[in-house]
Amino acid sequence: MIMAKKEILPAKYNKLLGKAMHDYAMLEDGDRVLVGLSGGVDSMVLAWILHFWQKKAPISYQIETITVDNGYWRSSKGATDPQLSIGPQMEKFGITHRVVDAWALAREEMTCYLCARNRRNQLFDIARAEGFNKIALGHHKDDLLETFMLNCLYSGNISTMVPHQKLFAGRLGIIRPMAYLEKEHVQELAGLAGLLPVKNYCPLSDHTRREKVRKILAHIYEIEPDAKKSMFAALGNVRGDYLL
Ligand SMILES: Nc1ncnc2c1ncn2[C@@H]1O[C@H](COP(=O)(O)OP(=O)(O)OP(=O)(O)O)[C@@H](O)[C@H]1O
Repeated sequence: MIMAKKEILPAKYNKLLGKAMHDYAMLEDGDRVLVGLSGGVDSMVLAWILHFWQKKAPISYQIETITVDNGYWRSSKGATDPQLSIGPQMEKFGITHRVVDAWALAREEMTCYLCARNRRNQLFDIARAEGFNKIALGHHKDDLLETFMLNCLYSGNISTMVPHQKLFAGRLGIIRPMAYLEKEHVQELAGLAGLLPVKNYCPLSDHTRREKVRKILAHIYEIEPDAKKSMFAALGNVRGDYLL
């Protein structure tokens, strides 16, 4: 049996999480939250945070984690079934986890966009069928900034992923509790929680536009260290009168 590490969420991160949850009213008493768990570091940490908060929060909510399995690991030498690589890590905290097979995509539909859309719709379907009113995703501050840059550079619009998106006339909320945490904070938390992220076996995962944008942003932050802070602030400070 894997032993759980002592559960510690450093105050500085707890504060950022609390602020994001509060600013966007992410959780309410009685919520049933389905956590999308890829096995990557971000969603593993998210599951742990939501579990941790269950014990501290003045409200009561339920969480379950789910992995939508595309099966890429099956053709990768030495790869492990997510049931075995992710499942026990959730089990040690007493977090419910299951794996479902991803809806099939035709070969010509194998793009990041369609794969993500398929997964999103599958999660919506499961949430609706099983009475979950929230879906939690592991996006963090750096993801929000990357999406902003992606939309700007490739789609000609100014937008990002919102921390709390209400869908289907408010019956379902997509929440991103780590919206104020940075990637490196998430990685530190993974270490503290003793979580071991699972490799992403998607054949396209390293060649996307997102990867390119990540490099561009890293370069900007290198030459202008305060740029991340300012760019994130800009997302919440839009001067509509000074746009075209
Ligand atoms: N196969 C999956 N099954 C369930 N949820 C998923 C899956 N893939 C992604 N998600 C959810 O969508 C979020 C964003 O997915 P994305 O592919 O952008 O991963 P990421 O930013 O690398 O995060 P992670 O480190 O959690 O994989 C994840 O954090 C997770 O909550």
